[in-house]
Amino acid sequence: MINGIISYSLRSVSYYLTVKQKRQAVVQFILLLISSVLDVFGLASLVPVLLVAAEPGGVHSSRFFYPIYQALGFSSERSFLVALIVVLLIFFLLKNIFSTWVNFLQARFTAAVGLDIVRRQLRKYLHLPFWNFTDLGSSSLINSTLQVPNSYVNAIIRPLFVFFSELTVIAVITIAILVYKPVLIAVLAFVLVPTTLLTYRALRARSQAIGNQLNVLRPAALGIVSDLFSGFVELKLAGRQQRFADRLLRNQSDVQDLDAEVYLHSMLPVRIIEMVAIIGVLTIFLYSLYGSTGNGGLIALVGMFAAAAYRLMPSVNRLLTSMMHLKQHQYTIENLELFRAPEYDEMPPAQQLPLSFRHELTLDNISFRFPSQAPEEAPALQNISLRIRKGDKIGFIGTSGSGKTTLMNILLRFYREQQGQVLVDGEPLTPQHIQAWYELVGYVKQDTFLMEASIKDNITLGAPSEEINSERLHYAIAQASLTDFVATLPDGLDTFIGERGSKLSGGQRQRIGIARAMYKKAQVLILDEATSALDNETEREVNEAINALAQTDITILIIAHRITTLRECDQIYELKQGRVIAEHQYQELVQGIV
Ligand SMILES: Nc1ncnc2c1ncn2[C@@H]1O[C@H](COP(=O)(O)OP(=O)(O)OP(=O)(O)O)[C@@H](O)[C@H]1O
Repeated sequence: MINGIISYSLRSVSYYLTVKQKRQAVVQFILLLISSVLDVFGLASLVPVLLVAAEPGGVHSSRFFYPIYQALGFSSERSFLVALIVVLLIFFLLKNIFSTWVNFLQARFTAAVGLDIVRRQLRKYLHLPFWNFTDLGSSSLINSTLQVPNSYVNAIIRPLFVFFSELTVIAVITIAILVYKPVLIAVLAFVLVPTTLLTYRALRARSQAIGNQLNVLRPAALGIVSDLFSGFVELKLAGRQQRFADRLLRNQSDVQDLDAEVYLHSMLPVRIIEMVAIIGVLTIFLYSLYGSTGNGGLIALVGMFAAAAYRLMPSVNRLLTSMMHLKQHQYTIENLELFRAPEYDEMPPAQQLPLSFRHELTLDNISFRFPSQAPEEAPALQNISLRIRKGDKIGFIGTSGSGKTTLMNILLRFYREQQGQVLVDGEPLTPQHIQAWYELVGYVKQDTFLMEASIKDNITLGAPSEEINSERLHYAIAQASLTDFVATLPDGLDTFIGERGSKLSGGQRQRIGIARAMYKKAQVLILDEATSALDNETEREVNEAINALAQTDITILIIAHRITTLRECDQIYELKQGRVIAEHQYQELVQGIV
């Protein structure tokens, strides 16, 4: 059972450490051990010194100190004792400097490992297949990339060090006592081992359960807080703010209760062990009172038992606490293992190839089904073949759920077709072209991603000012029909747009998305028109930008919910249940011929 969590944690840690870090860990462990042994030695050395100091003529009668006293040529006990105290002081000073250095090394080491794990988690989530990614909420992502690595370092890696160093200290003390007084070991083992095991057994399942509960409650709290504040307007108008606040408070009340229980658990082992040690002392003592053996021997045994137990107790306590930490945070090990299998890794190959788009973008007999779809369900896209010439303006219409966004995600390579292929100028678009392809395409989503930053930052996606090409920036703003709007702003391009663009209208937001695509010189622009909140003004603003772009040789693919958005389109494809069922011209649609 103890073995279970320790070997599970060790296997996990060894997965994350590089060969060099493993070597460092071994060195750290040895240093930690030396530091612990020095601690034990330091405390143990105080007793004989105090004993000789307390008794007049103590040095002369000491079998240990007297030879040293003589060899060093001391003439008075007092000066010998002063020298002894100075030596002790220097020893403690050096020991503590050494221990602090060891702690420093260990802190640096675990911090470096923690950073590596955050890096790995980020890399993992950034290269997750898109449908896996979209299944995860932002609160779960924040938890997995920030909180979990932190807890893993504090509650798995550090306790493992503690566990092994304390285990070794206990072993060293045990061997010392074994050599000195074997019977004492029998008594100690009889008293301490079952207590430790029973305490651990009693708390282990609860510790793990608390950890698991906290792992659910904490990300849930992030989710509620985020809904509560981002939905400020809607929740206030609906009179629902208090309900969300109450949900958060219920969550936090559970978190606080569990945290309190964790705190209590951390205090319990030392109390239990102390109690049992005292019972041990008193039992021997009682036995000596009523037993037949000579009292002197037993009273000495009681003294030694008490001293040994006293020294062992903190180590046993730390051992137990570290095991409970491991149990409580076992969920972090499990969390880090999520999505670790190679099939979740969509990291593009390092060797990237160039790609040019001069003539034609082809979708050749594309079929795609989501992994979550049942085999009897029709694929989300079926046998789609399209040829889009460079500079074409293409519209996509169809009822909700007909597959328009899925098709764009295929084009953007967020999804990979199971059948068919996407070709650019006759060349299949492979993962090796992904970087070049992403330089060519721009995507303006229904809910354009906006940062809480200036307009300039939002268009350049936070490029440092020395890297910003201002000519291109002004071109992008003009192309997105934003010039007049920017001119009205007090700080121009440096105006802050509020969180998620809260100070902008819907049309302005979409046009910032268009400017972003233009700034990066996208040659293919995918526009996903917003279904909701598309008032006439917004539509006019977006259409104005599209009309301006129609004069360029940029290829535009528009998913439209309003026919008027498609005025400039050369072709309009209608999708239904994952198939292209018709091809239209704008005039036909407007005149209601179809
Ligand atoms: N991650 C997913 N896993 C499983 N099925 C999905 C997933 N995303 C979308 N679908 C399904 O695929 C189908 C096509 O969805 P898609 O979003 O492409 O439609 P759409 O035409 O863009 O709709 P809308 O106009 O409402 O945006 C729908 O039936 C949808 O339920």
